[in-house]
Amino acid sequence: MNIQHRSPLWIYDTTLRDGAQREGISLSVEDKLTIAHQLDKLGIPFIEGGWPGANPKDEQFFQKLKTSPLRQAEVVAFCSTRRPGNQAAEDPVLRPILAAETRWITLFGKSWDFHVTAGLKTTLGENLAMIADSINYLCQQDRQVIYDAEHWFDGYKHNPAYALETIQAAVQAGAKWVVLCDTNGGTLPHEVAESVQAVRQVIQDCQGTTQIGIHTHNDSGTAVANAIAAVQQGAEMVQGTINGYGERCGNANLCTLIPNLQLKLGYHCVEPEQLAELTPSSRLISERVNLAPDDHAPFVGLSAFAHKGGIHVSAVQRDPQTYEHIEPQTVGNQRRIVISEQAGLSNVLEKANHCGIALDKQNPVSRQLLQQLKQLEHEGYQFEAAEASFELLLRQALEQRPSLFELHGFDVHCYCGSLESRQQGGFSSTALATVKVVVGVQEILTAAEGNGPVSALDAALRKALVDVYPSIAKFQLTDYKVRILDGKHGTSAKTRVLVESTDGQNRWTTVGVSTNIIGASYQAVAEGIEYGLLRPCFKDSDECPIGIRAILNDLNSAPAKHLA
Ligand SMILES: CC(=O)SCCNC(=O)CCNC(=O)[C@H](O)C(C)(C)COP(=O)(O)OP(=O)(O)OC[C@H]1O[C@@H](n2cnc3c(N)ncnc32)[C@H](O)[C@@H]1OP(=O)(O)O
Ligand SMILES: CC(=O)C(=O)O
Repeated sequence: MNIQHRSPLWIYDTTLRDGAQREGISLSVEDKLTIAHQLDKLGIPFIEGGWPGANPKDEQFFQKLKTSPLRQAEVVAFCSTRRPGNQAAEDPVLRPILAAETRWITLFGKSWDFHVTAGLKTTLGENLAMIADSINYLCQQDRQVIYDAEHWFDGYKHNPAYALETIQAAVQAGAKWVVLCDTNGGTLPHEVAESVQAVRQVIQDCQGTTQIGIHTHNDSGTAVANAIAAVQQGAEMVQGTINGYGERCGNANLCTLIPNLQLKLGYHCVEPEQLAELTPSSRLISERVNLAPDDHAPFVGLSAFAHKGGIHVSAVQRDPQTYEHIEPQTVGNQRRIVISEQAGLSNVLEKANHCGIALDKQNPVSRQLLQQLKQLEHEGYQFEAAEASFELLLRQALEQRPSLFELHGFDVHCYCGSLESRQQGGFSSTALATVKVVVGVQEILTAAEGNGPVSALDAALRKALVDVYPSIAKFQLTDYKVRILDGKHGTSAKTRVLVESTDGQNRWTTVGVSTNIIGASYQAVAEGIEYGLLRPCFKDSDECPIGIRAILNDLNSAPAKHLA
């Protein structure tokens, strides 16, 4: 891409303040410190840490940060202008913010006359004095002030003259930045331009050096577009949050904004190697705030560079630019090929390659496998989330799936705790599973309990096999999802079960489908164990039977033998 390089843009992150205003987020001081350090690593120059005085956590955060300072970022404390009728020096809101001892402070004040009279219940003149006094006072205390003009766009729409007077008050009082906030998130991109120009004129008229920033909310789904519109009008600071967290529908998403500004519009936001930290940062922070990541998020989502349609995969293999707007690695993400009924041969070959199996287009097995995949998906299987089951299918098609164990039968009983515990209101649902498996010539019969039929089945199967294959002791079932396919048929409907397993380091998912939920579960659980055993380290371990090792070595060294 041929980009004209422009001046630097200052990114201002408010995940720890506005992001924490999202319903469902509650951060500990430790969480806040971890997130701040990750943002610092990402190269964000301004990190808003919270509102000292609003709650003990935010106060502690600023104190603790002094003992583990950030490498490059300025940490910013946030609060409102003084209260109506107060002296700034004695105002209870401004005192704790000075105690945080940051060089930079962001103050928010009212731009909209309606908010002054209806919200603050004061006069328009007193609001101007609140802005001016508060900024003046903080400047006298040697602080650099960023002024967030709350409800800027609504204020400018309803009473432009007054809205501009509030900006003039901030500029004349010494604010380094005025940040135009679309607090209610109702503004559209075309409305942004005019008022940014009007603010620039006010700053010029005051002969000020104040710079302009933008802070947008996503209530109209246009937070990122509005921020870009402001930047194109000359705004030099962009406020937003990681993953777009924030009050109501969230703030402008920095994970979308930063790459757009840097890769498409040529602004310098962070160093290229820091940009590659974007996807890991997005995921680490979603883990910290305890919210599932959005797989479909632009740039950083798991699916942002996932190719499912066969036509897409075929072209991407020839040149990724055919279906990708940027290289995934630039933002620390990666390309993925998805296996499903939408696949063509290209998907199957790529997946085989990913599993270390050199399958090629001329091999008739390739097309047979594709047809089998489509037929199984038609019957209810879903392989895009169960890549381990697809790999087993692939090995089977190539006659490279050694028989590690055979199931000769299973039985599951559920019982609902003792009468006594039921009478006391308890419901300790328990299940007992019995399995009979054969390994080589050895027949093994075991039983195990679990707190449900699937965990009992999993426990019984693992108990039966663990003496023969000790590495099973490390395996665990970590997730279990059930979906009833075709609910119209009631109890005869098919059930699809997805099981996620782990060996403590790796995770893999397998699928089972049956009209019987236990049968579907058994299939997914057994494939989970089988796949775990077939991982590369198994063939070099003592527990791998010699005959099976030969097959597995064969698989890894000379796949072509089976392909002709
Ligand atoms: C646009 C934004 O997102 S701004 C940030 C919003 N974030 C938060 O509100 C989270 C942190 N807030 C809090 O913990 C609490 O609201 C506090 C500690 C700030 C204040 O708590 P309280 O003193 O109990 O007041 P309460 O929350 O009920 O009301 C807000 C007060 O702030 C005043 N206020 C609102 N905006 C401003 C402003 N720009 N300048 C001065 N005062 C303001 C209101 O008039 C009201 O004061 P009043 O009760 O004396 O009339
Ligand atoms: C300051 C701020 O968070 C807002 O106006 O949205």
